[in-house]
Amino acid sequence: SKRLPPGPVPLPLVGNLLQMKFQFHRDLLMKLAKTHGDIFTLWFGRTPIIILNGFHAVKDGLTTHPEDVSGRLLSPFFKTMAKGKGIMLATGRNWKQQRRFGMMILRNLGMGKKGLEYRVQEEARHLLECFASMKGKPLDPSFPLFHSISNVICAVVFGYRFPSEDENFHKLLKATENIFRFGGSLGYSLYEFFPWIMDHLPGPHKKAFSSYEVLNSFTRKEIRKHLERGIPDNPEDFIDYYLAEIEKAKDGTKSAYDEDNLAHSVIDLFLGGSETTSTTLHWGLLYMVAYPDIQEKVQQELEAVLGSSQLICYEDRRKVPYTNAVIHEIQRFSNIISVGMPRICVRKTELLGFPLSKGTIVLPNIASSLYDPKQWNSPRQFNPGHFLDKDGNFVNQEAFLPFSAGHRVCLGENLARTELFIFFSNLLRAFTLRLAEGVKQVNIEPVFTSTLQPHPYRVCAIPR
Ligand code: HEM
Repeated sequence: SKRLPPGPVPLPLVGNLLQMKFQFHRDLLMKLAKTHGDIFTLWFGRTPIIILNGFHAVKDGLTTHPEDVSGRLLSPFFKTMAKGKGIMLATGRNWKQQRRFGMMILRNLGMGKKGLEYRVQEEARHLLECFASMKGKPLDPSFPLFHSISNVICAVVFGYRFPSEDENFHKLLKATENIFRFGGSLGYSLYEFFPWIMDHLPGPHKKAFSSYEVLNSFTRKEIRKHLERGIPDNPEDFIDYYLAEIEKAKDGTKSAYDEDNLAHSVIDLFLGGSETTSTTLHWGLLYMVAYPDIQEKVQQELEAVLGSSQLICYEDRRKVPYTNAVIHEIQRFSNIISVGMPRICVRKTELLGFPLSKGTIVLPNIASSLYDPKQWNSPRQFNPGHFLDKDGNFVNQEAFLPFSAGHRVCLGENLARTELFIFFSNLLRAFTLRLAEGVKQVNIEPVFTSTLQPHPYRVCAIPR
């Protein structure tokens, strides 16, 4: 342990858990970095966790030897859920194969008329109808957003979208919400620390596991239905493509593709692709209410460049630099992932000058890159200027890492960016968002769950 990066002094048995209040909070990690440096060690009981803080440490730590830090921590909670199968919670050869194959399928599904962009445009149209049906009366946008974004991923993986009143769909969304809520809670840390005790006790961990089971059994039923109807010559969704690959391997050759990996990959895409993007949009609408002058500038740009009826495509972002900058700033400022997902060193390696042994846990504090005072002029303010040059052109920023970096960078980044642009531009072009009558203040502080959520709020979407 003397060769590990420095850090606060751990207590016997519990390590730094009491100082951390059993949680890895982005601001506390940033504070500790001021004393201990941008790479430091915290002890989770007797297990060291290497924290990367600030843009340079996060970027270099994840990309200098990207293969070495590409493992996923198979903690007791993750192990019970996915058993190392699928994409998000797999490591080593299985992860590589599932990830590569998953990306190939998404690329194939992106092509052609019924491609991903078309699905997103379709869902944006349904969302506009839902907002319009409120006729300017106050609405809580969280469910319609969650519904629409989840439907994009349902169309991708299952091949169809759900009507808003569908009972199964509600069950899937509730289950997803339960898993995300549990992820950021004290109950989650207790489970990771004392799994053998918690397994015998009732509590929120049981609800999280049964929620995962809801997703699992629904997915298995969908796989059965696909098998019963047969695999079409031109696969139409993720399950079709995957089953075709399983079928190919029936000639006796050993294959990396089986039904367990398929089911967990589908759940990963559903979990990874629903709550994240919809929460970002949920923040986006709140910021537009909080900063009406920014909202107005976006609307003026959209109207001047895209008109009032043109179908909005992802490519259009290049023509509307201010809107594009606002969407990037929504992602930066809302910082929904907060502290990223832990990685594991799959072999002996060196991280920013420190030797680390195989199995060491590395935690990149993504928030610290998005809020790094050395990278952003006003990191704790909502300022689209962070992504604009003096002539109003859009500029990319290196420290903008909401999707993380390295070999395990978010697999759905392209889809998420497409969704954010198409949904946000459509909504702002069609409606002006205002606070409900009598509401004077907007709370932009986050609620800490697995992702950072806005406090519940209601807006009036006034047709333009
Ligand atoms: C605004 C939206 C999103 C954000 C901010 C986001 C962010 C992230 C982050 C930070 C990771 C962890 C990367 C790491 O280990 O360092 C991740 C992983 C992942 N995301 Fe996303 N994501 C978003 C949307 C999506 C979408 C739409 C999908 C599905 C199509 C998706 C699927 C995944 C998957 C499968 C992984 C696991 C990758 C792996 O372990 O190899 N995400 N995402």
